[in-house]
Amino acid sequence: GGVVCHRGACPLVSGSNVLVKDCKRHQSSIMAQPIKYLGQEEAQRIDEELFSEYCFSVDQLMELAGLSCATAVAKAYPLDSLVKATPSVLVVCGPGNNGGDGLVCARHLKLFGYEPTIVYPKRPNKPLFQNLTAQCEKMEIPFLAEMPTEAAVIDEAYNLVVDAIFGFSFQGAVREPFGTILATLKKATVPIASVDIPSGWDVEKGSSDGIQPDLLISLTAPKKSAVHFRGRYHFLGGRFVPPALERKYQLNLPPYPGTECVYQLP
Ligand SMILES: NC(=O)C1=CN([C@@H]2O[C@H](COP(=O)(O)OP(=O)(O)OC[C@H]3O[C@@H](n4cnc5c(N)ncnc54)[C@H](O)[C@@H]3O)[C@@H](O)[C@H]2O)[C@H](O)CC1
Ligand SMILES: [K+]
Repeated sequence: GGVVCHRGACPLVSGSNVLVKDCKRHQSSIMAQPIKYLGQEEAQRIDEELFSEYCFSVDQLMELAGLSCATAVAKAYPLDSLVKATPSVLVVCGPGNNGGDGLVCARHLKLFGYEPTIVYPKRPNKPLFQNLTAQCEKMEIPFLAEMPTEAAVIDEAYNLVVDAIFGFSFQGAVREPFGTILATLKKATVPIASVDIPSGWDVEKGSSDGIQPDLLISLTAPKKSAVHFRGRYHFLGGRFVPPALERKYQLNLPPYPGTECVYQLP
């Protein structure tokens, strides 16, 4: 007799939910280990290896990461579900690659029909970020001169906020102007969608008095702090991991459905 397959109909037995003994796909999915939650150093090592060993450029991975972020936002907050008169989204970008993901995300959100506005207070003097900024300007995405300090102004003007301030290289106490920005975001009541890590959270331990995002999109694999995420939507994105890298770090990534660039974690 066969083993009952919990992952849907077995492709080897049409119309049946019985697992055929040598159905490799189903056996491996039943025996799958839980997805790996990465520490800070491990996340940085994997990132470095993608660039050195696996020959990717930052632009490439950032484009895929940012596209995943915009896709996750569009799935959780579809245009027809927004309550404001315009599909406005505030995208707050930090000084590193997490901020770069935010710029790419804003550009794709605009292509998806949203009306993003960007806050980008600390802009690195590097062609990558200058080009991403110019692309957003040419996409007619406005940049605010500074972050509104009143949470009520944000609640009034925007349907949601994309938090692309800090990612896996964040360390220590938050320095200005980001301390003030995070304090304002903590008071705002519109949903926050955090890119990779809720900004201000310790990458591994999280933060009990930090921002509490409604959506988290973990890139490549979740970081350890994601176990403390209490929001409604947790997505995995950054569908670019080569199989040997996944095996080496035992990431145990779930199967992305079809051609999707995000996977919604339970
Ligand atoms: N492999 C992947 O999954 C990819 C992820 N991407 C994204 O890149 C970030 C990590 O980027 P990185 O440039 O290494 O660092 P951060 O953006 O996290 O921030 C560094 C930036 O922030 C400053 N900083 C650090 N600590 C503080 C602090 N306490 N106060 C103020 N400022 C601070 C620091 O000086 C730097 O300027 C990852 O999370 C993903 O979002 C890639 O896009 C693609 C590959
Ligand atoms: K973030």
